[in-house]
Amino acid sequence: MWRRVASLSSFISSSNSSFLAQAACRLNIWESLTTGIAQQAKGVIVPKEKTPFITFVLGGPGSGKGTQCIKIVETFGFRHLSAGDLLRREIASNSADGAMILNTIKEGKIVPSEVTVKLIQKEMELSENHKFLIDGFPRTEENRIAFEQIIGVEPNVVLFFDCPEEEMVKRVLNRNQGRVDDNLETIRKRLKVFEALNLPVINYYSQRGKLYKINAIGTVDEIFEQVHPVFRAFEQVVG
Ligand SMILES: Nc1ncnc2c1ncn2[C@@H]1O[C@H](COP(=O)(O)OP(=O)(O)O)[C@@H](O)[C@H]1O
Ligand SMILES: Nc1ccn([C@@H]2O[C@H](COP(=O)(O)OP(=O)(O)O)[C@@H](O)[C@H]2O)c(=O)n1
Ligand SMILES: [Mg+2]
Repeated sequence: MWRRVASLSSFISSSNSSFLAQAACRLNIWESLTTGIAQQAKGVIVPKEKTPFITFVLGGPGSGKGTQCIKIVETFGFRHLSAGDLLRREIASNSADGAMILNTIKEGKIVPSEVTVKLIQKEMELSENHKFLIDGFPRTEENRIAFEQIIGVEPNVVLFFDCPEEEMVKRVLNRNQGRVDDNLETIRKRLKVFEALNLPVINYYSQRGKLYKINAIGTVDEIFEQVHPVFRAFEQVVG
């Protein structure tokens, strides 16, 4: 189980593979990523207990995060953890926080970080897979800091699906999943929250050289063509 290897911070910071991936990110040299990392990785001794590889998947509501995560899972075998799905599961299970979460989602606001991080943490600990796609998280600086403090690691990669607002609104209104927040009034609020609270997180990771900005306009396959090389470059490092 992943938890056994994941008393996290000490071995993460000393991990060769994580170091390589993060160094590559910092250098931010696309060509060297797509060709060079695989070469470098040949020299890496991958420990039996694998180092977790964490990708945060960010973007406004309806930008296509969940859709692309399905394709990343199919192609690269990640464990997909959607923060929104975990919160909706809490509502459905009538847990103690359920009513609070439902009201927060209806308002398009952000659930207290500790609640969301604990749900993610539980799933990570139960997972046999060491490669995680954490979708729709962190949505605020508070989310980001809580993850670092509770889980004790930083992401290796941050994907940002960059989509114009009018396209996001159109997609959300056509989503048809019966979600309480997929209506025009709540979408407007969520877009404001995205701009005010999530863009600073995106800028933070951009400054740290971890951000991969994807143009979210086009067909699902066209967008995945931009996503694919990001993971391809890390594939041999990650395992
Ligand atoms: N490239 C795309 N073009 C058009 N519609 C899309 C595209 N990607 C996803 N969708 C649709 O848009 C809606 C929102 O996508 P979703 O993946 O749920 O976004 P997010 O998780 O970012 O909110 C869904 O109905 C999905 O089928
Ligand atoms: N990190 C997170 C993620 C979602 N949420 C809540 O869950 C709602 C739905 O999130 P989601 O990721 O499923 O939404 P989409 O971006 O997929 O449309 C958000 O608008 C927030 O109210 C949160 O509070 N904190
Ligand atoms: Mg989603």
